[in-house]
Formats: sequence, C-alpha cells, structure tokens
Amino acid sequence: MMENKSIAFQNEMLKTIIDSVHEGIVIVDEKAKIIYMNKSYCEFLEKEQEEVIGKHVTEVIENTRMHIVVQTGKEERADLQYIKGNYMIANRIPIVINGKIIGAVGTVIFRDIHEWKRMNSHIKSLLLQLQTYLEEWKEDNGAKYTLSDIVSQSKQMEMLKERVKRIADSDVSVLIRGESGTGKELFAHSIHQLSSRSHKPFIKVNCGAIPDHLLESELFGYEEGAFTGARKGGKKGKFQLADGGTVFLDEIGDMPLHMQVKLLRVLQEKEIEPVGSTKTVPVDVRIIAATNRPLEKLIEEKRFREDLYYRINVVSIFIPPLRERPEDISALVHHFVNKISKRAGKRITAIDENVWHIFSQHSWPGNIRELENVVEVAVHFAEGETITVEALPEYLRANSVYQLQGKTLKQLLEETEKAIIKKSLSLHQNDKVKAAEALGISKSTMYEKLKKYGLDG
Ligand SMILES: Nc1ncnc2c1ncn2[C@@H]1O[C@H](COP(=O)(O)OP(=O)(O)OP(=O)(O)O)[C@@H](O)[C@H]1O
Repeated sequence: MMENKSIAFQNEMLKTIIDSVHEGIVIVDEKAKIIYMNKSYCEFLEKEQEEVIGKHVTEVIENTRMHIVVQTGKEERADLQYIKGNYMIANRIPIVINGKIIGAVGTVIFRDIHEWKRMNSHIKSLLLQLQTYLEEWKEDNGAKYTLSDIVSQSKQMEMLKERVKRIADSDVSVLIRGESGTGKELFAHSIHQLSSRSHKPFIKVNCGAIPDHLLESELFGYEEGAFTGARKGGKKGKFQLADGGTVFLDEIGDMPLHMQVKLLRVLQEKEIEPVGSTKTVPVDVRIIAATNRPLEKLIEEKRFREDLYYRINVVSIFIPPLRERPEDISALVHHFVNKISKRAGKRITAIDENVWHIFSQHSWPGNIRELENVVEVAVHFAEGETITVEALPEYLRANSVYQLQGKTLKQLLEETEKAIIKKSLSLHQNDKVKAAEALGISKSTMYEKLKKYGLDG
C-alpha cells in the first residue's frame, strides 16, 4: 500500500517536472510507441496529450529517429531535426534496464540561441505592448487607489476608513464632501476597489471641467449625425463605458441645472438616451459623487436640485480638513518625503524641528495637496540630507515669523537670530568667518552666538 502510494507520488512528481520545462520531451516504449509527451512538445506540435499517447512516434513527429534508437540502443546527441519549419536540436537517449532496451527519451530545443533570442525579444515586446495597453486601460477605467493608500493616523480618518469598509460593498450612492485637496478622489477609488464592482470600470467625470454644451454627450454619448462634427458611428458616453462599474461624478456642485434634471432621470430610470437618439439604453452603474461646495446653500439659492441631492446623498462621507487633524501631518510628511525623494533620487534622512513647528502652525488651506506640494519643493531645495526651514516655500517661511504663540520678544528675536545664522552658514558652506563677515559681525561675536545656540558642534 505504502509502496503504491509512493509510486503514484513519484509518477506525479515526474510528470510535474517534465511538464514544467521548456524543452519538448517525448518518451517511447521498446516498440517506439509514445508513452508520454510533455506539454511544451504537445503545444509546439499543436496536438493534445491524449491523442498522441499510444501512437507510433513516426506518426506524430516529423523526421524522428526515436524508433531507430530503441533498436540500436545508441544514444544520439545534438542531432539537427527539422520539425514544423524549424531546425531543432534533438537528443535521443535509450532507457536500458538489466541490459535490455525498454524505451527511449527524446528532447528537442530550438536550434540556435539567436532564434531563441529573437523569439524572446518578440515575446518581450508583445508583453510590453500588452502592459502599456493594460496601464492605459487602468488609467482610463480602473480605480488607482485603495484604502491602504490613504495615509492617516487621526481617529477621525481611521473611523472614516472603517465606515467606508462597511458601505463599500452595498450599491448605494455615496456623496463625498470635503474641502479641496482633502482626498475625496482617493476615497472614491477606494470605495470602488472594495465593492463587488471592482473588476468593472471606474470612470471619472469632472462635472466642473467639461463645457456645458458637451457634458450631455460626454455622459450619455451620441448617435451618428447627432450634430455637426459628430463622429461616424457615434460615441459611447461615460455611463455606458462604466456599465457594471462605478461613475465618479467629481465637482457635482458645478453641474448645470439642465444636466441635473437629465442625471436625475437616468438615476431613476436606470437608462440613458444618447444625444440624437430616440432609443434608450439600459445602464447599471453605481454613483459616487464628490463636491467641496455647500450643496444645501446651493439648494436654497435654487442652483442645485433638492431631488437630485437626496438621490446622490444616500450615504454621505465628510473628510475633515487637515487643520482639524494635525496628528496626520507627520505620517503624511514622511510618506511624501519617501515617495518624492525616491523619485528625485535624493537622500533625506531628517527633518528639522523648526520645519515641524511651521507645519504644525500652518492652517493648510489647500489640505493634503498643499502639503504634498510643499514637501516636493522642500525635497528639491534641501541642501544635504536634512530638510530645513530654508528649503520651504517662501510663503510658509514668511508666515512663520508672525506665529507668536505667546512667546516673549526676547525668545522670538533669539529664534530669528539662530535661523539667520544657520542660513548664513549654509550659504557659505559652513565657513564661519565668511558667514560672520556677510552678517557684519566680528569673528568672536559669531563664535559666541554659535555656542549660545548650540551650533558650534
Ligand atoms: N490621506 C492621504 N494619504 C495620501 N495621499 C493623500 C491623502 N489625501 C490626499 N492625498 C493626495 O492629495 C492629493 C489630493 O487628493 P484628491 O485629489 O483625492 O483630493 P480632492 O479632495 O478630490 O481634491 P479636489 O476637491 O480639489 O478635487 C492627491 O495627490 C492625493 O493622492
């Protein structure tokens, strides 16, 4: 029993090995009937394994000599064999047990390495093309981010992520609110990724960026001849392209009223009517909308339809501005420093404490997008491996001077003096004499101040 099991195991193991190699391998018995042919060989000959097993080898392989090897018992190595328009290198080895020939093993590979290389580079270029298409497709149709791309440490954001996990898989419409640059688009991508629609397209429409007269055809497509300049054969709109997936309506607060009416009808009827067509087309999409505009106020002013508001606002997600979650700043800065320094080929190992101070005092009106831009500038302008205040954009440095935080005039003056001395030293490659000269102070005063501010190390 045990022995049987091990034979079955060995058989399976051998089959797996033989099938996993690139060479073509064939095994024949003493009558030159095929006992086994591996996958590569079958694929190359365009034959099925079941169909070749049991057949005489000459019926299956052109110009073979396997039937001769089982008679002569002489191995043949590196023989050129012409098969299916290719010269192959063939090896044929008899299997001998107790002096008796019981079969033979044959292997074939492509004749020369150039041919292999040519094939290889052909395949590589095909793969590259495929990759490019895939990336383009993903760019247009795929969600690029998932929840793990949303860097955060604050309680508010962690709770938000939990909420997103809970609602993502249902098909309800989600309205994402938050100031510009808070990460609304990131959340929209993540919701799609977590939903059962994730393998279907995620299509973004920037309602604020498309001119009024084009928005309808962008969203719902058009028929051939719908207007002058219309493409032959018409064009599919974003809703049709997203069928089965998600449409992300960014800046929905900027959608013109006449389009709001049409959008509402589509959401209610679940069908669209392409421009210039009289027929409707059913569509199955989930809606995620985002805005930084005060929709309730727009409703009061009759600039946003209340019925549409209720339709898209089944679940609403509010992303707090960065100034309300300062705990996230440090994690975000480290994340962006890593990302940007890698891309810029720079090594950044530290961030000066004054930089952290400025970051914690700033109100970040542009939220994470602003923070990312600031880090980008800082990484590029950093001299050496530390990001210092000098590398920050001018407006942040200027603002920081007016951050009094209950400090005495003496403290503020000292902080400023220290920053100026550091700047002068860095401008003069740490040459203390030159830095002192440039600031119009004596050498001894310079040394005194360096000691006072702990800059003499
Ligand atoms: N928590 C986060 N972690 C990492 N990157 C973030 C985070 N939040 C935002 N970002 C980055 O900040 C930038 C702005 O984010 P996003 O475009 O999602 O903001 P938005 O709220 O949609 O802005 P807008 O309203 O202006 O369209 C993007 O580059 C995004 O990758």
